[in-house]
Amino acid sequence: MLVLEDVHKVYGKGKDKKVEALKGINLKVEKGEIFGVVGFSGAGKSTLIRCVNLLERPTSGKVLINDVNLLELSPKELRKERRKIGMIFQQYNLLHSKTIFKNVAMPLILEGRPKAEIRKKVTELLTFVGLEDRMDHYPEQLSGGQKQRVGIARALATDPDILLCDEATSALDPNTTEAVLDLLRKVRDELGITILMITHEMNVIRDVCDKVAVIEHGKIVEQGPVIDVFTEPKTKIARSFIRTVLNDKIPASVRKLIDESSKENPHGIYRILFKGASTSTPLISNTAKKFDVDLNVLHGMVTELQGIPFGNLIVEFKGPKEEMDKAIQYINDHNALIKEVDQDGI
Ligand SMILES: Nc1ncnc2c1ncn2[C@@H]1O[C@H](COP(=O)(O)OP(=O)(O)OP(=O)(O)O)[C@@H](O)[C@H]1O
Repeated sequence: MLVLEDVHKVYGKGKDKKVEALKGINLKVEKGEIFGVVGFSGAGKSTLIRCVNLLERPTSGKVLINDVNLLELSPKELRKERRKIGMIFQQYNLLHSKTIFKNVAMPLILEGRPKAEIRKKVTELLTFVGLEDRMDHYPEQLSGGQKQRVGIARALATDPDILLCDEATSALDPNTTEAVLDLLRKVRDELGITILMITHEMNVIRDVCDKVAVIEHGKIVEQGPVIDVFTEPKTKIARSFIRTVLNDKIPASVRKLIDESSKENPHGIYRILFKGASTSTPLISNTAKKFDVDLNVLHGMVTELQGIPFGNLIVEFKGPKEEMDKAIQYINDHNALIKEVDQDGI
């Protein structure tokens, strides 16, 4: 388990030069979980991930790996603990003059392991990432996705407990990204490795993470299971990231319809969110049958998050207030979340 407790990082000195990149980060990543940190450029993502393996030393706070605070270790103890943390990078950081075999073998060569052991381990790792036939090739002979696979194999060479991914798919096209994300899932599922990734791409969070934290100006402003944060974001910034992938923004033509309807029917437009089993129950038609209300679906979509269906509908309710209140309560009682649509369409 990886825990960050009240981690601060200040770069530079003096009033004008000081940059407070992290302002009290608290995170808990459970064993075997993929945890994503998302944020805009300059939010502090790189600093955060570099503070985990002490590539940057936090100014204060604790970095605990299986209850051991890395900040309290001697250099020798730290070297040992660092073997438990692998890292992959956006630009792969491969040695161009060395073969794929040598690149993956490098952490083991540096540790002075016997040659036969290195050959066995590297062969296993390259088979795991699907590149066993490329051992003798050089990085420049590989595609971006293949280079990242080599990066993953190299990061796994020391049998780490934790894998840190620094914008690991940001340089890749969508298909290649998907293949690398599949491989990260395999790393979690087959090797039980805990993964902490930073990204500015919300599709990566949606597709592979179990939990997500949103970072803004050096602070975590929201965190939780991906399904919860995606379906009920609490902050504006989380909502804006989610919009980039869920496409739940109300189209302008529908917005116009809503504006017109709300003139005659104030407090009549609602957003209904369904998740899991409630997506397959005929809640809208049941509500219309049970209560004296007319329901008009203005906009809707159903998507999948972590294998769980998630529906998002904009519905106009018309009818006597008492019946509308009952209908809304009924929907609420049936595992759907219902909220009046406000000026921003939220
Ligand atoms: N070595 C450094 N010296 C001084 N300031 C730094 C240093 N590294 C980062 N910063 C500052 O710390 C803040 C956070 O930067 P960081 O690189 O962690 O953000 P980020 O979210 O990873 O951004 P990006 O996605 O653009 O890489 C920024 O204001 C940045 O300018």
